[in-house]
Amino acid sequence: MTSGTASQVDWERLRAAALEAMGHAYAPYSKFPVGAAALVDDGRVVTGCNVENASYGLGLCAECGLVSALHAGGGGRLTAFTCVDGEGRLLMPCGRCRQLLYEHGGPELLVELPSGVKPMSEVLPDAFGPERL
Ligand SMILES: O=c1ccn([C@H]2C[C@H](O)[C@@H](CO)O2)c(=O)[nH]1
Ligand SMILES: [Zn+2]
Repeated sequence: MTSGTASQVDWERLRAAALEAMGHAYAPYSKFPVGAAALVDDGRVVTGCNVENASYGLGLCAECGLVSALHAGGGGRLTAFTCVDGEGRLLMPCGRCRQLLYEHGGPELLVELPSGVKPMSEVLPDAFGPERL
């Protein structure tokens, strides 16, 4: 399966996976648990949750775990992504995470934001990616 259109994605399933991952977050400092889920081009769903640290600046966003799960599970390209907060509300990935996601999904990765589904080319315009090296 290659990256399709937003309507071909089961966003509800993806949000449910993100919500489940959020339940595993370790966020005792911010008290802001986050869960992320993405569809891989082979049909897998990979997830991640934020993992904070007593050395606050070392906290890992949910997207970091998701990217690690992508590769630990065999790699592939991300085609659709969503993330939710502790109340199940859709969340904008932070700037660093947009860059992390761009590496593994490119400009066509579909990203679900509170404002709707957008391609990564709009979520991170004029991106610096591997094709620029
Ligand atoms: O895209 C994001 C934005 C924030 N967080 C986490 C980082 C921190 O643990 C908490 C509050 O910023 O939310 C994520 O996991 N992903
Ligand atoms: Zn982040």
